[in-house]
Amino acid sequence: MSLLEVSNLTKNFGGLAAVSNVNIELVENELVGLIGPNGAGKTTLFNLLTGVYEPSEGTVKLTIDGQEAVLNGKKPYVIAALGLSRTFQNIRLFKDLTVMDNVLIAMNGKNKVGLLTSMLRLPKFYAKEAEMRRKVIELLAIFDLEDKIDTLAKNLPYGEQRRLEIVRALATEPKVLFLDEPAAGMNPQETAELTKLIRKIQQEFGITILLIEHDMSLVMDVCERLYVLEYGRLIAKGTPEEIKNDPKVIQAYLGGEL
Ligand SMILES: Nc1ncnc2c1ncn2[C@@H]1O[C@H](COP(=O)(O)OP(=O)(O)OP(=O)(O)O)[C@@H](O)[C@H]1O
Repeated sequence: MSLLEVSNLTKNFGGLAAVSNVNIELVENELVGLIGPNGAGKTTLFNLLTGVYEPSEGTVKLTIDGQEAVLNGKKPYVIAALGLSRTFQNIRLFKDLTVMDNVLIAMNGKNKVGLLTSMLRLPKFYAKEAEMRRKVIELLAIFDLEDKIDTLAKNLPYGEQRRLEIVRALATEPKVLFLDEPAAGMNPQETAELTKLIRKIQQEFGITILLIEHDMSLVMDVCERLYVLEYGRLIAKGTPEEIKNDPKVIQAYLGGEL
């Protein structure tokens, strides 16, 4: 049963088709990679799926518990509330807020109490806040960040900032998580830890993950299957083994590291 169905998706920037006629299908609880050379359209595709851009053509359909929602034209916060969450290529934390507050803010939309309860600080407000804090600590523990609750985001080492970004994305309890180059700028040890973590997220949270990544060893290691973009078009899809041996992919990466 498909969870996310992308049909004939196209995005034109003036004369440039950054994404052209792309078809992708994601089912529940799978870990899928999206690869392609620089400028292939990967981030543009994420931006289309998460409402940052409106498609020029095509549709994006999300089906959760038999309920269908067409995502075209919906605002990013609506799409997030429907169950799609993402991280960005460049870290986008609130640098002057603590680790705890960064995650609480992300969680806020999911855990609203009534306005009156909130304004009057009724007991329900404190109970809700305590419950949210407990959830945040549980999440942070999975990512080995529970000792950093009161640390300002800007004072975390780079690898931990990247992990905190993933915690924030998970705090909205998504059904589908898009990770945009989560290993960018990481050293080999941090990348190895991240690889384990991505697998753990998929298993523990039972969610579907779509991963953009330039680190081929990470992609080939964790992904069950892959889509390959070149000049905005899908040129291949298949298991890591099939992709590694696909002549079109090898040609696209000629001189690259595949
Ligand atoms: N807002 C925009 N306006 C005009 N052109 C854009 C815009 N965003 C992306 N592009 C162009 O669309 C193409 C695809 O870019 P995109 O960033 O999606 O590629 P990518 O596969 O994510 O690349 P990278 O791996 O380098 O991050 C590029 O030619 C890029 O210059």
